[in-house]
Amino acid sequence: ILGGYEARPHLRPYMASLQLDGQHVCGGFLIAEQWVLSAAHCTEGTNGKLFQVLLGAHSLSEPEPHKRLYRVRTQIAHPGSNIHNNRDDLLLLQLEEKAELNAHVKVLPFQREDRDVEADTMCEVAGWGTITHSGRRPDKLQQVERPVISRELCNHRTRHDQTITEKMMCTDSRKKDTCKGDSGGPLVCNGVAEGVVTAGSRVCGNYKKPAIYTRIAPYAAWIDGVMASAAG
Ligand SMILES: O=C(O)c1[nH]c2ccc(F)cc2c1NC(=O)[C@H]1C[C@@H]1c1ccccc1
Repeated sequence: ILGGYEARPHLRPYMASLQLDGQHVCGGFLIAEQWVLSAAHCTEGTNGKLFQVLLGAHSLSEPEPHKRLYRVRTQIAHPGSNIHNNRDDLLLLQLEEKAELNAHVKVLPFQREDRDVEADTMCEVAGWGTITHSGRRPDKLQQVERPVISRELCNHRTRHDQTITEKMMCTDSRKKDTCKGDSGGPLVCNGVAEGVVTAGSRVCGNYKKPAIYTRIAPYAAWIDGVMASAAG
């Protein structure tokens, strides 16, 4: 997160850190007791290794009472996701067991009504992604508020030039922005997860390249289907 500030500890009990060999790779969030939603691009370069999911954390390094690392039973990338673009950039992770829910570990509801969030709506995004242009990594969860911008503006020739589909949304990226390592985390508007930070490489903090999110509502049926079929 560029231009943000340290989150109040455990005010975002749905936040997950996807880790490989103890290292934060991407964000994610708890959508059900045994399921985390993140971004498919985060699995690139992991050559099939499964993530571990850290829940209940504020600091990545310090011991905290409700912090717990969960093994992943299965990881399912959306079938439409690919390395060439940001389309269908979603990843579902089933934890080895149901997460122990408490004040520090909670499920975040996601938007199921497929309607665009109005431009200028102020939303918030959190993550352990880079906090400087030189790539400094925070130890504690950061957050920032960002206004939604219209798809029309985001698709302007000088911005993302017609690559933003109706299953994506954008927020203003002037100074305050998401950045590498924040991908997979939720864009929360009025207490509901409306989007997932896409994990395609994008310059951060440049107003000419707004932040891109996968809208969740268009994928509600896919998410429900995967969770139902893997149940039991
Ligand atoms: O965040 C992303 O957009 C993204 N997309 C990817 C694709 C492949 C891939 F192997 C990784 C990523 C990855 N994350 C990262 O590089 C994470 C490692 C870097 C990081 C940044 C800040 C704080 C901690 C760690």
